[in-house]
Amino acid sequence: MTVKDILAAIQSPDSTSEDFAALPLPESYRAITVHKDETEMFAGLETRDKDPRKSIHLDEVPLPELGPGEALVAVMASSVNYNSVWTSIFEPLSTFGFLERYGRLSELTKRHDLPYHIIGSDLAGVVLRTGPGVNAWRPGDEVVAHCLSVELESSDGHNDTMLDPEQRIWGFETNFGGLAEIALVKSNQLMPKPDHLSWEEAAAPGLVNSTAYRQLVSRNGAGMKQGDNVLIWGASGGLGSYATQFALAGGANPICVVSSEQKADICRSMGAEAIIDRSAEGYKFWKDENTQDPKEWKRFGKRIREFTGGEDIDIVFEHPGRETFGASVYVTRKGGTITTCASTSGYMHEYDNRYLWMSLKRIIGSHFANYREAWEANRLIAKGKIHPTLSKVYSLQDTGQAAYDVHRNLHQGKVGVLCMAPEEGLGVRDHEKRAKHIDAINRFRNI
Ligand SMILES: C/C=C/C(=O)SCCNC(=O)CCNC(=O)[C@H](O)C(C)(C)COP(=O)(O)OP(=O)(O)OC[C@H]1O[C@@H](n2cnc3c(N)ncnc32)[C@H](O)[C@@H]1OP(=O)(O)O
Ligand SMILES: NC(=O)C1=CN([C@@H]2O[C@H](COP(=O)(O)OP(=O)(O)OC[C@H]3O[C@@H](n4cnc5c(N)ncnc54)[C@H](OP(=O)(O)O)[C@@H]3O)[C@@H](O)[C@H]2O)C=CC1
Repeated sequence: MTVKDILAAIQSPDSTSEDFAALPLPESYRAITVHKDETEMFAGLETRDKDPRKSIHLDEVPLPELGPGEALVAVMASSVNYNSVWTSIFEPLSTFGFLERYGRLSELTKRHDLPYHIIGSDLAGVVLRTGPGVNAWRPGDEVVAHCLSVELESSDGHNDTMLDPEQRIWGFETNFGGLAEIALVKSNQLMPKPDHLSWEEAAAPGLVNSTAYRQLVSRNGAGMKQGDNVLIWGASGGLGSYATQFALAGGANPICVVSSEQKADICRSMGAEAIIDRSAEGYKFWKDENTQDPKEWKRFGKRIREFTGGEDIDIVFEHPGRETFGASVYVTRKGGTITTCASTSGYMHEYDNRYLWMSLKRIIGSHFANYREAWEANRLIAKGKIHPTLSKVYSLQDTGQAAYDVHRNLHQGKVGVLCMAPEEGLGVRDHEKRAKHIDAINRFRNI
């Protein structure tokens, strides 16, 4: 049995769940990996010069054993997330440390501690097998998977699954990720595939959409409400393209920051009106490596007030980190919120704390999304309220180039990867719903 036979079953309209259950599984499959013996390959280089094309490999790997509560999924498509960029440049840590730590947890988790790491935290595909104890999903089900892996043995995570002490991001802190022909997930990561989308469209939103949902909309994050002025950094990027949609759909007022006129146009086409091109306007929040320039924070704040009729920001959607954080804290209104989920430009932030405490502002740390938030975020995609922001699609063997593009900020929105899917555009089941949203679905394509 080969991956080709699985693909034939997926492509046949007559295949039943029983047919999928009866398909023998292949012994091996193709997967995107990084190698443990290469973790030092970029030693001494600047972050920007570390090239994912050199560290990312396409390997034939053995099929992992299926455990209780788990599912093996035939992956039709996946997407590139920035966490795969971090893995591929071995920053801020090598992810092999995460796999070793997970491997120490139990006999079963030992499977994850391997000399190669199969990466990727999104997928759209078809369930092939489920392990003991899985009743909600069956072979043949068309699914997407969110990337929250938790053990749920501690009460710490029982109200909010992100607080589980054994919380991990699948395909980053666990092995057997989505940039592969077959992936291993916990069955409670599975969600129904939005039926009006192709495989690659369905695989694109997962991680960033769920993260933006918690960070901006959920009460665990900023709890955005109608009329809020929301400053969105990287508003046409992975996270930002969903934050912008959430702000617009929720009746808030997004102030979108981007770095080119082309990206400004994308934000305009989503419906945003307040757009700041940080390149054209030349903000320099840092005079040198160690000194910020509060005059530039003020210039930025004045520009925001021009758009808002003099109002300041209720919520900052932060992720660039060191470069922007001082400005983000400054431009937030009294009692406002800075919600952060990342530090792309550096994790040692500096800001003037007087502007935080004297104006009673709050900084909220946010990370991915709990089970329920991920489900709600996917539901919004399925209902056509929020749309994928897929721009370009690569083949599995070109994943290194795709990750390079994201690392160098050469991409728009989300970058997709075809895994088993032989071409783009397959997997659409509800053509009528698709037709209703086709312009929004294609908004980021080929720009
Ligand atoms: C969904 C997508 C998301 C993204 O894209 S996010 C962006 C990508 N992700 C990242 O860049 C994050 C990568 N992760 C990290 O950088 C590290 O992961 C952390 C800095 C978050 C954590 O560092 P670590 O060294 O893994 O963990 P420690 O918690 O510092 O544990 C080390 C030892 O320190 C002990 N410890 C922890 N807290 C305390 C404390 N408060 N007082 C005393 N000790 C403490 C622990 O127990 C443990 O000990 P013991 O080594 O013996 O097990
Ligand atoms: N904790 C979590 O759960 C998650 C964390 N992340 C992290 O968030 C970060 C962003 O991810 P994602 O949105 O997918 O990445 P993208 O690269 O797709 O988008 C980020 C955008 O941020 C802008 N940006 C980058 N650097 C700077 C800077 N120095 N100053 C101002 N703007 C900047 C760029 O937009 P422009 O050039 O147009 O301004 C860029 O397009 C990554 O570090 C990622 O690891 C992502 C998802 C989940």
